[in-house]
Amino acid sequence: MDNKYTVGIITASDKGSKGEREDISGRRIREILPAENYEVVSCKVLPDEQEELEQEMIHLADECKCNLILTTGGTGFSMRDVTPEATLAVCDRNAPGIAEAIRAYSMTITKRAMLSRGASVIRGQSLIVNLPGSPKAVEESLTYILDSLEHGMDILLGRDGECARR
Ligand SMILES: Nc1ncnc2c1ncn2[C@@H]1O[C@H](COP(=O)(O)OP(=O)(O)OP(=O)(O)O)[C@@H](O)[C@H]1O
Ligand SMILES: Nc1nc2c(c(=O)[nH]1)N[C@H]1C(S)=C(S)[C@@H](COP(=O)(O)O)O[C@H]1N2
Repeated sequence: MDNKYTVGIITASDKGSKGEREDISGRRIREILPAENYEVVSCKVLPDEQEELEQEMIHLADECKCNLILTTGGTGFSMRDVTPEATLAVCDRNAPGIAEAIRAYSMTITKRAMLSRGASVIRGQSLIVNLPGSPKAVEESLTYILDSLEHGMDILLGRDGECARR
C-alpha cells in the first residue's frame, strides 16, 4: 500500500558520529516501526551540534516531506545535549503532550526519566518527536506512544478527522 507513513530518523550522538559506538538506538527505532505501516526514508547519525540537527530536521520535513521525524539522544543535561533546542528552533506549532506522555510513562519505569528534556513539535505536516538516547529508553518510549502518534499523523495529514474514544 502507498499509505505508509514516511519516517526520518536522526541519532544525535558525538560518539556515534565519530564511529566510536555502534548506533543501536537508531536501529532499534527501525525495528520497532512495523514495516507494513512505515517507510524509513533516511537514518543519520549526527554529532550533538544544534545547527546540524536543525538543518537535517528542516531537510527531512521540507524536502523529504517526512510524516514523522524521530530523534534519539541529546535530550539530557550534558552541556553537549541540544536536541530539544534544535527541535524547538524548527517548530511551527508545539505538540507538548507527546513529550509529556513519554516522560509520564517513563517515570513509572525510572525516576531518571525526569532528566530527559525531549520535545515534540509540528513543522508543516511533519511531526517531530525527541526520544532519549539509550536503546532501552527508545524502546520504552516509542512502543508507548506509537498508536497515538499514528492517530495524530492522520489528523495532521487530513486522513482522519474523527477522534474515536480510546
Ligand atoms: N545511539 C546509541 N546507540 C547505542 N547506545 C547508545 C546510543 N546513545 C546512547 N547510548 C547508550 O546510552 C548511554 C547514555 O547515553 P548518552 O546520551 O549519555 O551518551 P554519551 O555516552 O554521553 O555520548 P554521546 O552523546 O556521544 O552518545 C550511553 O552511555 C550508551 O550506553
Ligand atoms: N523510558 C526511559 N526514559 C528515560 C530513561 C530510561 O532508561 N527509560 N533514561 C533517562 C536518563 S538516565 C536520562 S539522562 C535522560 C536523557 O537521555 P539522553 O541524554 O540520552 O537523551 O533520559 C531519561 N529517560
